[in-house]
Amino acid sequence: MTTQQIIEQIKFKKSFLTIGLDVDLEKIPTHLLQVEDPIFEFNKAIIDATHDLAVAYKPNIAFYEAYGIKGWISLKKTINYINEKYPEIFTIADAKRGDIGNTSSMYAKAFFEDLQFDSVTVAPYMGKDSVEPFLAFENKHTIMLALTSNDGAFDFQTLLVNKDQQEKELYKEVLETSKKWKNSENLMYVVGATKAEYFAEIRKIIPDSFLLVPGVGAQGGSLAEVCKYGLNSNIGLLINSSRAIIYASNRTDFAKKAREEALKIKQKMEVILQANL
Ligand SMILES: O=C(O)c1cc(=O)[nH]c(=O)n1[C@@H]1O[C@H](COP(=O)(O)O)[C@@H](O)[C@H]1O
Repeated sequence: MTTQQIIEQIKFKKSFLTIGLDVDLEKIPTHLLQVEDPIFEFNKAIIDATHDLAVAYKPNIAFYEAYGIKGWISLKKTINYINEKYPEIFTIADAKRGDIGNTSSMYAKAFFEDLQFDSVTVAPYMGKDSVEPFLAFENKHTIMLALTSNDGAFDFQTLLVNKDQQEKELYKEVLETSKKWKNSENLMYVVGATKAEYFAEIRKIIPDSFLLVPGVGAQGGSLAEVCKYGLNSNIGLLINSSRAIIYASNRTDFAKKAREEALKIKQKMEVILQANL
């Protein structure tokens, strides 16, 4: 999927909501545990109930890997379902991969070619040769961790580093350096909604890039605060919420309640878009 197609979908739906499919068998309605593939049935119901309100779905791979082969089958069925029934939707494999070059190439094949995701999250710690294999795929997007939503973000990401006699935070160095990599137009970045006060600085370095922003909902980040400095002329934001939407109810009405939660965020986005476009 091209970036332009993502932008068009955002404008058409008046939404830049990403729904995180972080499926935990201990949290889904118990009546689903009797069906053959509870994870897929849960996802299918959530997707059918929310696809007009969201522009992207983000299965977090950990929640599938945790269930072994069965989990991978549920993941594959979920991505196939989205790609076949709702091909306009942007898909994010939240896998946070990255390794030496030949291994990263295999990760990229797994998520882009086998599973057919539009994008994958990667960690920048191993540097250029660990990320460029992902960037080589045309019309696929590599979403690199920049400033994450968790408290541990302050352990390394905000440390001052000295480069060319200039001090700057490590996450800024990550942003600046990655812009010079081959096919860097295929990069997007993760910035946590809990770090809203950093968005203005981040936009100075990467004014045009799309940002995946997790951390609203269960982690307490503010949509309005993020949008104040994070929006660009192409919107440039994909705001993710997982638990607050998919676990709005653990009864038979779970999909309806998930829709209600997604609608609340989507309506706020609509107002923000009206004021900014
Ligand atoms: O890459 C991510 O998506 C991510 C980065 C980050 O900094 N913080 C973060 O919460 N995430 C993911 O975003 C989702 C957030 O879920 P909720 O807190 O339930 O909305 C989880 O799948 C996290 O793994």
